[in-house]
Amino acid sequence: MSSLASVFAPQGAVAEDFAHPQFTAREVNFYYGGFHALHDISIVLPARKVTALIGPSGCGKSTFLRILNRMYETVPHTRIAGDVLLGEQNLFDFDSIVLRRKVGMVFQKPMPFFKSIYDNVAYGLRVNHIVGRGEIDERVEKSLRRAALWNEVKDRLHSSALGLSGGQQQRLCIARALAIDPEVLLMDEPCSALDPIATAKIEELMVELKEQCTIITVTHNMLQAARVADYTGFFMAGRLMEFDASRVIFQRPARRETEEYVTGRFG
Ligand SMILES: Nc1ncnc2c1ncn2[C@@H]1O[C@H](COP(=O)(O)OP(=O)(O)OP(=O)(O)O)[C@@H](O)[C@H]1O
Repeated sequence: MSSLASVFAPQGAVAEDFAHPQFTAREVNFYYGGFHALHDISIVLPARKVTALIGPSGCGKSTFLRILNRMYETVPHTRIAGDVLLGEQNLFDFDSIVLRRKVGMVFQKPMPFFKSIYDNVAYGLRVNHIVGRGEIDERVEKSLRRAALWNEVKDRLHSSALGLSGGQQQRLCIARALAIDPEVLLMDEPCSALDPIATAKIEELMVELKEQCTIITVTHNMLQAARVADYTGFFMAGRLMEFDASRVIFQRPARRETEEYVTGRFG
């Protein structure tokens, strides 16, 4: 375990999960103009696991998620202080395009491009010149299979993505993100616009994807976090109150506030 990881790894951690962390944040503070949105966040996020970020509305979960691929840079008048490492490298040393290739993102509302199913997935490969023309077909198929969508769309790859159901569109957005082989997939409430069947498919997918990719997801759904996440961080009022193995957070959290939140007594 790295020295930082040994300081911040939670009590219920499996030591090897923190041997080569995906992200290490230390004393991160974040501001929207004069508003201090995140206070002294220190956390080590394990690689190739699912980590859920939970907490009441407005507590800073999405803000923290957007730090991890520096998406906040697209919002004017924001400021960050503190250290964040991606692997062993300073997050702020990356070129933002290179960083967002490594750290992909899926949003709450499925947002396919106004293009065919095929072109949605091929988009990132083409703009980043990642593979030659001949390989695009192969990568599109592989990504759609990884996103558990191939069988449903293989006969209509050149139809509009907007003709897919909400759940299929979300899996298409996941396939689009996976096409460029990210190390990490950030998911911001990826199921909140979906019905229970589509939600179950995305949950299954998260568990499968962690074999190859670190998943960090924001969710309001406690059952979902308990079902899919290996680790869970509980945020409240811009602070990380507790971070631990999900079984600890949901069965015997250290803090009263965490217990009250996960048992539905507030939030
Ligand atoms: N672009 C912005 N400009 C100013 N303040 C913002 C901006 N985005 C978020 N905030 C504020 O920062 C705080 C944290 O917001 P954030 O969206 O990170 O919370 P959240 O926990 O993800 O909430 P929710 O669960 O409702 O999505 C909130 O008080 C919010 O109003």
